[in-house]
Amino acid sequence: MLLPLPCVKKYDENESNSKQIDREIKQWIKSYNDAIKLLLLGTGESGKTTIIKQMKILHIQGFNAGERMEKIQHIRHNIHESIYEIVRNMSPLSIPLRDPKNIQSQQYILQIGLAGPADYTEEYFDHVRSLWRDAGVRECFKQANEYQLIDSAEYFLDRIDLIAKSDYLPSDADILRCRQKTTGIQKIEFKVKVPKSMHGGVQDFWMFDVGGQRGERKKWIQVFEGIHAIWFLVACSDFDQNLREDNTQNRLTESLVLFQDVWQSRFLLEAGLIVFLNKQDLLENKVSRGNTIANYFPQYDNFEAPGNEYNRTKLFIKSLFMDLTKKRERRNITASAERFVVSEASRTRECYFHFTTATDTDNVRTVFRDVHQMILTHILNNIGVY
Ligand SMILES: Nc1nc2c(ncn2[C@@H]2O[C@H](COP(=O)(O)OP(=O)(O)OP(=O)(O)O)[C@@H](O)[C@H]2O)c(=O)[nH]1
Ligand SMILES: [Mg+2]
Repeated sequence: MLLPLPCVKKYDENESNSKQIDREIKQWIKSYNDAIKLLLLGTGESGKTTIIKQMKILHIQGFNAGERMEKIQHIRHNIHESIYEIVRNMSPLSIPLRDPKNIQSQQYILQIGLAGPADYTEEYFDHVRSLWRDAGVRECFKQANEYQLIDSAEYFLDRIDLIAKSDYLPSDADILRCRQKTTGIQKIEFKVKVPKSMHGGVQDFWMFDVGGQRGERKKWIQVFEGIHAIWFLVACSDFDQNLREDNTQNRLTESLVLFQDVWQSRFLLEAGLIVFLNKQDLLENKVSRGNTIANYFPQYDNFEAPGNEYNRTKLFIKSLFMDLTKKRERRNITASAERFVVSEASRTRECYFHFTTATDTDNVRTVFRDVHQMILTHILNNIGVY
């Protein structure tokens, strides 16, 4: 079941009169005055907060000037952590700078440290610019799966001239790319129009965002109560990367383990589960550069699916998650600090999948519309209207 249903009487066929249907629907809409509560789950950097930002753009008023100003410092810090991590990892990966003149710039950045400079001066940006032009730096950037680099590194470093300007104000696209780890739990509320074809009106949504890194997951249980549907985010492009918080664990494997925990959690039995197979843009780039998932998931070699390498890879990742929803065996109780599973669900439930690029507003608009429609159809089906 996708949603706990409102308590309404079924349509009485003896009273075959369209007025009765209308009355029933009005009654349903009235009784359904509770907000639909959605919870975003997934590992760190899977895209949960990016979805929240998209809801703000699509269903609230977007970002005002003050909120955009607040992001400037974070975006500049994203530039710093990107260039810092790239140049710091050149030596461990035995990649030299192509232009020896850049050694001074490399030292300048390394001396600042990860925390970043007190002021982002012209001198600072000049050093970053010279480094980002260096072919050795680019080579180290290409090998970013070997170390921890934010996904938006290239996006922001390519826009350094704009971001360095004193009157820079971030665009929606910049805000969507800005990376800030979530700690604690955030909630946004918004209203969405119900299409006329589905009897109109307005529906309230509450959407909860949590931190996805291991240390944050202990807090999740606080928001499990009364959740109607979970959107589980997967960073599909992470198949060749290890976790920030545990450099021995593959990120996609961690996502699969976490998904299994969510799927089996007895606290979430009543919630519908929708998996967002996210970061499709990055996955496509990665696969088209020749990185194959077979190096990390050897079973890919036996996977049969139509289409090009990217298409096969995305369907393979989907199959990994689908397989977990079909597994029926009972598991032992797990109560480690980082996992909240207490016992497993044994009943059949449906799980829905969407391929997404959370930074693409049009894509998220379409996916949200589909998901909303599905929820409404499900409810109306269950009260016997359709
Ligand atoms: N290119 C691209 N970047 C994405 C996509 N989804 C998210 N990102 C970027 O990935 C980074 C991490 O996204 P977040 O939304 O902060 O991830 P999160 O799941 O909230 O992470 P935690 O708060 O640590 O749990 C951000 O810089 C996003 O802009 C995507 O589909 N494509
Ligand atoms: Mg977040």
